Amino acid sequence: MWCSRMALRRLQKIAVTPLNITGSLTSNIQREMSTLPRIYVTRQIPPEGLKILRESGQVQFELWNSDDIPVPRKELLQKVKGVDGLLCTLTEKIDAELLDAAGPNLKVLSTMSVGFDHLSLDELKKRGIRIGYTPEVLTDAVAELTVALLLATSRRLIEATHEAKTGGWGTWRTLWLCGYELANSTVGILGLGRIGVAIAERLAPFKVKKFIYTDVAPRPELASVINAEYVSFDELAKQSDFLAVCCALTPETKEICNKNLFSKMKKTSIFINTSRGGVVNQEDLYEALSTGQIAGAGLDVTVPEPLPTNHPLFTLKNCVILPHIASASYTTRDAMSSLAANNLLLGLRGQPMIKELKL
Ligand SMILES: O=C(O)C(=O)CO
Repeated sequence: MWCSRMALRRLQKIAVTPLNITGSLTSNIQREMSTLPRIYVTRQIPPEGLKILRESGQVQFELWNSDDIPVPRKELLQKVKGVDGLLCTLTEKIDAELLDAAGPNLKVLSTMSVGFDHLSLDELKKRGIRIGYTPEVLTDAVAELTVALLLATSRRLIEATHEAKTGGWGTWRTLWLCGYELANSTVGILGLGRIGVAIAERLAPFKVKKFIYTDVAPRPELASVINAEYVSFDELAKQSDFLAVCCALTPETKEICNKNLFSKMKKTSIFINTSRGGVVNQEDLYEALSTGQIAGAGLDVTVPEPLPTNHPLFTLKNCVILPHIASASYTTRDAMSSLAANNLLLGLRGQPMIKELKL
């Protein structure tokens, strides 16, 4: 027993460096290894999650050992062959081609994200593959970043620091770098869920006058937490001084923020998106921002990601663009990593996951 635990520990250490997996193992260890479910981790996820996998003694895993470069598709298609479980991030497209490459052993997929637009849900359902994801643990970080982005956009912070650094700062001027304030404003939320509520809770102390929201149907329980009024899509556009997009990207919400929405918004309104770039028609947004149809936009998400540095949106002073960092706090990324690892292990044991996407 002692021997086999030692062997297992050695195995778990070796298994994280893919090239070494079998090279230096004794035949005993190899036999033991072959009985453990095989999983592939598509990214060097934060250490908490890897520790959970390593110390579980439940799986042998291979890892794409980089955080800077996503695993190339060709490599991914090779590596998933025959795995029982897959832990991925939002940069990997999990579609029919990949699931076919993985084959019938694949029973559990765990994504280290709350969004699941990178997953072909129909294909996963068809194959009976269970899905874990990471909602809730990132709500605070995303809400906090959304507020930061909203203020940076509406109070023109990026323009202001640029002016200060590059000699544009002359005498104090009465209307220079004026923006829009939250006090007495109407804040609209497109897609009210946990994150929308958390954003509103953080904005309320800024003396917001009214919260409004729209969704496929009223969500009275959530709305009552922030005293938000349900309105139509058009009313949301017309009334919002600040419009925060919080809906998931689905076929129904794809490019829902387009010229129809922007043309109804106030010239003084600020548009904020921390959900997915795909919910916005970026050509229409460029048009709205460059013609003064709306006052500004703050985007944490774009299509594609990364957004090419020569993209027209980067030429606009009234557009603040962040590189998809809403959940990027150490605490949250560790929590997402742990949750993704635990979801995977529970799924492989045939137990309910902590956060499972029910199809
Ligand atoms: O979890 C997600 O879906 C993200 O976008 C990362 O914050």
